[in-house]
Amino acid sequence: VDEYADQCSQQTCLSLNIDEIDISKYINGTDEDRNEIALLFDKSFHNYGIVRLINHQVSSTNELFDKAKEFFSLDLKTKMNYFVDEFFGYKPSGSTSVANYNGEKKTTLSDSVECFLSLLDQYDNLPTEFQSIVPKYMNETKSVINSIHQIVDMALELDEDNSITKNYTNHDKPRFTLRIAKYLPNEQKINFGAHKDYLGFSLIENDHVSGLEIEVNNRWYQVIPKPNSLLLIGGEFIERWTNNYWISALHRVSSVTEPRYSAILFTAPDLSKIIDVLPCKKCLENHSSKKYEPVTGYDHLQSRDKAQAFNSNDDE
Ligand SMILES: O=C(O)CCC(=O)C(=O)O
Ligand SMILES: [Fe+2]
Repeated sequence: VDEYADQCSQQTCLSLNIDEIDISKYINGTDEDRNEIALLFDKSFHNYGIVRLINHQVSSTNELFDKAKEFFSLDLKTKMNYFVDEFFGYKPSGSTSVANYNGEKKTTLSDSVECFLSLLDQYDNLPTEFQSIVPKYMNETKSVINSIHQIVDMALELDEDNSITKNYTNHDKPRFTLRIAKYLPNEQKINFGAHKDYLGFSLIENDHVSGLEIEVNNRWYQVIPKPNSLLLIGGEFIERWTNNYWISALHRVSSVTEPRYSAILFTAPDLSKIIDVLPCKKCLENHSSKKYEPVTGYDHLQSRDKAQAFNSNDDE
């Protein structure tokens, strides 16, 4: 059972004050503006592992959610035609137990959420509802991630050869996955179990329906939705790249009282690439030793996907 389940219910929960990163100011601002933004980004990821992006120029969100509502309202049999594999397509509610992501069986409950996973530039088998909007939304959010990677390179003082930007571009196929989800009201306290994301940065569109909670210093906080903003959190690659100098925040979705839609872009370099500590001074200063063994993105993702599959741990 999730040991924190009672700590934060929607009414009594503290809300986290999240630092805001102005993307348009980063792109159009002076060197001084950019420095200031990189410093704030560094501080926020060192202390909390989350920032809010404003003035970000992703304009197709409402259209995406309209289409998501259309798609998820189809009958289950039709949606199951899009059930493909763990990386692409429709996933019915109950097929994961994400709180078990790291193999430490934290819960026996399945997640009460259905979702559709799309991969960047692989649009041939999309449902009609998603055919025009998913490529558009993925291109818009990918360009926000490109700006984020530039901020990261500045914040961690990485030289060009070792930059995050280069990690994503010097291999042919960076891995961008869009998860469009619908959370369903139910009797459980938690709709989507506590977990860290597995890869690089995740860009979360916060719907007007609240539910997202994040753990900071062993306490759960509610994340209040704010119109026209996006949330950015770091997956486990961020801890590995920075040797825990930056935080990959534990987060979950608590029970919802009305259907909640969300869209999350997960990002990673080519999955054959080795994920290892970056030569970043700040990341190695306080810890003389490396905290993680190098791993390929593929092996890491495989182990997470296997552990989170509902009931997969029961067979062992
Ligand atoms: O729906 C949300 O707000 C967060 C979802 C999430 O944590 C995930 O898809 O990994
Ligand atoms: Fe997540």
